[in-house]
Amino acid sequence: MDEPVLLTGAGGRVGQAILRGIGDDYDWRLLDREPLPAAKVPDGVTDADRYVADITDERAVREAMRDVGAVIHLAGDPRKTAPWDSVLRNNIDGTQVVMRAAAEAGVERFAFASSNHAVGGYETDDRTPDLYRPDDGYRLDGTELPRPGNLYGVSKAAGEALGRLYHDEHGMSVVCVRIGNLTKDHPPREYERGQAMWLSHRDCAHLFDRCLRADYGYEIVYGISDNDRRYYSLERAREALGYDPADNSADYTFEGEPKEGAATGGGEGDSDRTAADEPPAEPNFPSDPDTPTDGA
Ligand SMILES: NC(=O)C1=CN([C@@H]2O[C@H](COP(=O)(O)OP(=O)(O)OC[C@H]3O[C@@H](n4cnc5c(N)ncnc54)[C@H](O)[C@@H]3O)[C@@H](O)[C@H]2O)C=CC1
Ligand SMILES: O=C1O[C@H](COP(=O)(O)O)[C@@H](O)[C@H](O)[C@H]1O
Repeated sequence: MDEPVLLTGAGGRVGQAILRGIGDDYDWRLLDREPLPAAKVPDGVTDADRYVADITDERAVREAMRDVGAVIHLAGDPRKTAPWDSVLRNNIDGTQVVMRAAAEAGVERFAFASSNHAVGGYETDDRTPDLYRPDDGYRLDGTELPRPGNLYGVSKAAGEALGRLYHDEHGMSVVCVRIGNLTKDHPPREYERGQAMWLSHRDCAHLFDRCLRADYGYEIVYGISDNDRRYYSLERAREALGYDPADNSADYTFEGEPKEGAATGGGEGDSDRTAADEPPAEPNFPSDPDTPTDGA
């Protein structure tokens, strides 16, 4: 990709996992409503390529989109308990602004950070907790209808539908990545659901790298590592994107320690920039009381 890649929400957990893994491989344009400290910015990204802006600001987004070849759109409210006014503004309105600007600017590839919560409603009482265990064969593969379990999930389903619209109307390649649970160094500790949908940092960076390089039309894929425990299929991510995950939560104990002899190492990317997997020191949204703080 010769043109710049616009990364929205660059200062957050997912954005930093991507930049730590593939920060040296692209000509980045970084957008976040919070200023990014130098430690969060790859070498070579100039001030001119850093935008402090809200994604609902159409003018700023259009300006950041100039000459961009691809977009990774992460900015939004990530809380599963987020109230409607926040997801409406940050996740639905904001995503529409970013996608429309991308389509109108002729951007070729657009990767949208969707979520496991777009389909959380499939985790019914009769399926759980068996669903989270390695011997259970139930799989969601991205062809199922959205089935959100909360308003945050509704906002992600809306983003997926917006992606469909801008693909169909403008021919923009759109991939919606239903991200599982990103944690650094080890899977979520003592959390079956989290271990079933673990996404390691290096798999996260590799997956979004594939989103920037592969040829696709409109796709919904699951963004998880190659976990033995899983109820999301990796087939579409493998086939459509060439995703080839390296990590597996089964290589760690339930408490999150690497098992002896297992080839673990999914925590870090290539760069030695300061780790920043935790939510920002001064969170942009009030913390989510239901979200385990461990390792997130
Ligand atoms: N971390 C995870 O395990 C998962 C994350 N996701 C999605 O991935 C995306 C990124 O999530 P995280 O990095 O975990 O969240 P985060 O809260 O760590 O990062 C989000 C970033 O977006 C920025 N931002 C938020 N609203 C904005 C707005 N209106 N305009 C401009 N910037 C804004 C924030 O300042 C922050 O730097 C979100 O869309 C989230 O829903 C989906 C599933 C799992
Ligand atoms: O979409 C998201 O999902 C992950 C995993 O969900 P959880 O309900 O198992 O915590 C969550 O950690 C992340 O904050 C959220 O954006």
